[in-house]
Amino acid sequence: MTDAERRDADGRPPLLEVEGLKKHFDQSDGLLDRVVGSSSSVKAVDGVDLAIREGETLAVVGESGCGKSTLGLTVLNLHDATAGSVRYRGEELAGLSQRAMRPYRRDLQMVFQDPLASLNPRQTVGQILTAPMEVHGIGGSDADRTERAKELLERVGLRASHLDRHPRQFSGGQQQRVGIARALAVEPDLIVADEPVSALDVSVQAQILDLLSDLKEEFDLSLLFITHDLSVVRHIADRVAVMYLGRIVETAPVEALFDDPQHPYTEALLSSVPRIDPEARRERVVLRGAVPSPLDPPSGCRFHTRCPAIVPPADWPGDQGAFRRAFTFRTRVEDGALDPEAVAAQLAAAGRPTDDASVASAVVEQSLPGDRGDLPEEAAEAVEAAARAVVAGDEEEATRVVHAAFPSPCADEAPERVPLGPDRAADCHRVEPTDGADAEPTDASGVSVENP
Ligand SMILES: Nc1ncnc2c1ncn2[C@@H]1O[C@H](COP(=O)(O)OP(=O)(O)OP(=O)(O)O)[C@@H](O)[C@H]1O
Repeated sequence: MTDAERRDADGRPPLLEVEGLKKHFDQSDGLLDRVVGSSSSVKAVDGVDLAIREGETLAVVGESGCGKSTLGLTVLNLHDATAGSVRYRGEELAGLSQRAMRPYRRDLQMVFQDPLASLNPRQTVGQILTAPMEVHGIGGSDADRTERAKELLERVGLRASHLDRHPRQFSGGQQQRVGIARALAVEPDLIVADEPVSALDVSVQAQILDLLSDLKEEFDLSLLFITHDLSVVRHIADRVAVMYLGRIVETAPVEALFDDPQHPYTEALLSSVPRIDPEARRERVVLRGAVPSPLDPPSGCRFHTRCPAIVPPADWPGDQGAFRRAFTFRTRVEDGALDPEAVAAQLAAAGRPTDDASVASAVVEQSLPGDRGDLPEEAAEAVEAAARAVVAGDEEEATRVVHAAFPSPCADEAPERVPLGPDRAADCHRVEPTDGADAEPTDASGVSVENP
């Protein structure tokens, strides 16, 4: 795609454009890694594409630990990117030194989850608001800046007389209002708000979200709104990017995402959002297992180890749930998570037989979710064969058996980004391009290039 194609109807590039962004944290403990020739790194952000238009709010949503904060900090060049590009008004920011970033700091501000931790407790609110103005040459005199600080306080719902107070003298919601006023003090174009309401009481959350929405309109701001909580997104976002283990798996306009989620991970997140309308209630999708480690993310689609909709082979004779259970067993075998010695010890302690066949059958009982009888016969036999191999100490054979019996494209190939119409895309083997989606192509970041 050419640069010209990315531009909106007025010929402007997106305000912010992120491509192939990676942030890996090196965890190598030196000597050991050199000896075994490995290097370990936490792949917190691992190839993210996204774009934010002028005046737009893009919410990035995902479970704790999926890399949202790291993404926000890397976009603002507060972490050095490991790879990829961050363009602000077409200018490359990734790789700039802190000195070279200075001219952009005024335009790109951040609001943090914990307002108190991000406000200097020794400064008065007046100092907190006027210091960044002074750094960026805003206001002709101290008196101008103080006047502006008073106006800002009133604009965020506090009083001008609060100027002499210290952060600790405010409630949590009021502290967040100060944090927002500080971000606004330098007249930014874009605010990255990282979980700005999750530390607040629910009633206060709504007030702060309303305030952010109003300010966005009034100051023509763009917002990158980071949250683990989809229920707050509907009130504030224009578009949503759903993040899982360092990658964006679905992007969509907010209503489309809530009405018709395409990625199984989005469906699972949405199913836990409370809905008032009983007709519209979704079946609760319970995601089993913890989020895998970003030190060693799963192959293929990163969500496949937990995905309820993991794609079975074409000749799979059972139902979807049975394949999910069989595949979980496969993952446990491949991860070396079956422990026949511990199982034998449990059997012995219970006074039960500990011959190999008994241990293998107890291993199956403990490691296969659901009942053996719920699986098609051939699959159940493969599970038993793998358990016997594990008990015989032949993990390689066990892995070969489960791999052959329970193959899935989701484990083998990373899904391509599938365009689904204006501003919509999902990365999932199950998702088919919708009719006409090709006529409304999205770029890698999920932004329609023809219908901005
Ligand atoms: N400075 C760091 N050094 C090493 N690992 C880090 C660092 N910062 C984050 N990580 C790791 O990167 C991964 C992503 O963390 P991040 O805080 O970005 O996720 P998150 O989605 O914002 O989660 P949360 O909402 O809990 O903060 C985690 O595994 C985390 O432990």
